[in-house]
Amino acid sequence: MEDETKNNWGSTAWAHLSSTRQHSPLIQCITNFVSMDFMANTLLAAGASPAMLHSLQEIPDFTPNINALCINIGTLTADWLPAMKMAAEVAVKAGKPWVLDPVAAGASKFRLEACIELVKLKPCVIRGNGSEILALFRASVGSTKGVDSMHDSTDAIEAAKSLAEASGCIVAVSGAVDIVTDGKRVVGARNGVAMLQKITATGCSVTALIAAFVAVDPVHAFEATATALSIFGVAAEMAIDLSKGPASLRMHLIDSLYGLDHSTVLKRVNITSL
Ligand SMILES: Nc1ncnc2c1ncn2[C@@H]1O[C@H](COP(=O)(O)OP(=O)(O)OP(=O)(O)O)[C@@H](O)[C@H]1O
Ligand SMILES: Cc1ncsc1CCO
Ligand SMILES: [Mg+2]
Repeated sequence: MEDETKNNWGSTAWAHLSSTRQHSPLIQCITNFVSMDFMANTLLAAGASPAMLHSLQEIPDFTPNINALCINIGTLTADWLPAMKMAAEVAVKAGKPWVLDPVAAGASKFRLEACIELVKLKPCVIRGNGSEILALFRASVGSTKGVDSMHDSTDAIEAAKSLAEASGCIVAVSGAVDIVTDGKRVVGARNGVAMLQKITATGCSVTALIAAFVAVDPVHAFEATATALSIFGVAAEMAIDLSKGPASLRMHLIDSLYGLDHSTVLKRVNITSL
């Protein structure tokens, strides 16, 4: 049974990656300045088409034509928030899924309130680290070291389930085990390497990959979220043996994601029910 489940997830992950390569979904990213380059390159390596457009003036023309939207509040300022909200609203109206990355949600009242307002605009998926998901669930400031987590992902399982129930979103918590829940089902993806935490914006980039996988399989957002996290982790596992440290891991991660093949995906994807 264990093996069968693993194989099914491997096939599903391969289907999502293949479909992304085949259809090259257009992913609009309104993201922080730190992550823009790595996020765009992650999407390209997976076969998607990134567009880092964030101007309020062009959202009405552009956003209805995307396949999915990724909103990340990493370097949030007051003047960016209206564009984020408008893009989310336009995407929902056009029937396009959008994904929220609540970076450092507990770092300030301003950030937390922005996240809470964005969650009301019906993201399909929320992906954060343990501290971010706990801050959102508790709606309270504190318990975070800036953009880095002070918690294991497993500390936030109950918070993630409650947040998913309350918001109607899929909630993912990244960490050594990536947790994905719709409020009822919970799975853990055990791919990845610890050194991913030493490269900035790996979390941001995997959130964008979730947007790409949800774009190609919108009716299975739960599965697409789990497979995106797993595939990113598998690429890191392939890359680590070629790397001398974070900088070369970053480079090899992009190459590995680009070159991932069927047998490696089937062999390595490690997603199980929790
Ligand atoms: N201990 C670990 N072992 C294996 N993989 C890990 C570990 N910690 C994090 N990861 C992986 O690293 C990636 C980033 O997750 P992380 O939780 O560090 O996100 P984040 O804090 O939002 O990052 P950032 O804000 O820098 O973008 C994910 O793919 C996750 O699975
Ligand atoms: C380091 C950093 N600061 C704001 S956003 C960001 C990227 C990782 O979240
Ligand atoms: Mg983050």
